[in-house]
Amino acid sequence: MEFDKGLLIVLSGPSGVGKGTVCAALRNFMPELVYSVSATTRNKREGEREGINYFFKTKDEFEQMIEQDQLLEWAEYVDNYYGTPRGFVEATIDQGKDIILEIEVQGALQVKQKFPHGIFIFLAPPDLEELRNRIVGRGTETEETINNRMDVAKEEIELMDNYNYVVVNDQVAHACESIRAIVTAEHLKKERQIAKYRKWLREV
Ligand SMILES: Nc1nc2c(ncn2[C@@H]2O[C@H](COP(=O)(O)OP(=O)(O)O)[C@@H](O)[C@H]2O)c(=O)[nH]1
Ligand SMILES: Nc1ncnc2c1ncn2[C@@H]1O[C@H](COP(=O)(O)OP(=O)(O)O)[C@@H](O)[C@H]1O
Repeated sequence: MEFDKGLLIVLSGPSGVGKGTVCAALRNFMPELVYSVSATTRNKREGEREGINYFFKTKDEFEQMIEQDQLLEWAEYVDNYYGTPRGFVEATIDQGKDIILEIEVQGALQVKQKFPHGIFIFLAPPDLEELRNRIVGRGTETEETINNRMDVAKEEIELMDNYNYVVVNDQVAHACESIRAIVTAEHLKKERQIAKYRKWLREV
């Protein structure tokens, strides 16, 4: 634990659980957090902006970023690459600011290897039926890919033990409140550790 650094918070969970939705709501709910912007090779959707939603890259550019070790983690997801630019994350926490990454499960496990003291939050569906409803409701998938997503989701839910916290996304506002409570609790924990360490320094 490095006392003067910010917290690195990872929000992850199965596809369709509502990571993107909760993270978008958190931007208003917790404007004090810094939001990591990922690089991706997927096409820009209508309304998305370079450097705001994603850094849009070609496959070659992305592979160059991997080779040059510019990514803290990366994963291939539905035939596209997604990754977290390392420099921005490191600079933010070095400045003592808290940063949040909204990423899928394979990437979260890579971050855990590199930052074991990060705060890992697993966003869970209220139940599997509701997860299926959300994936279907989003209307972006065929019946076959929905079944694939559900199989992958079941495997991902098994990986919940790697996380510090599980937040059930029943309602977006509840999930945001839980995440804020987690961040507040982690700050208090850190302050108590700092106070204890300072006291110990005075006594030795
Ligand atoms: N590993 C990893 N996953 C990411 C990153 N950025 C976004 N993702 C995940 O990629 C998946 C697809 O994101 P996106 O294409 O925006 O679609 P949508 O969130 O499903 O609408 C989501 O599960 C995101 O959490 C990243 O930098 N690294
Ligand atoms: N708490 C919630 N209650 C009901 N629907 C939700 C909730 N959170 C997200 N959704 C819906 O579920 C679908 C998947 O959400 P999305 O944010 O795209 O998931 P992810 O980023 O995890 O793949 C979207 O249609 C979204 O509107």
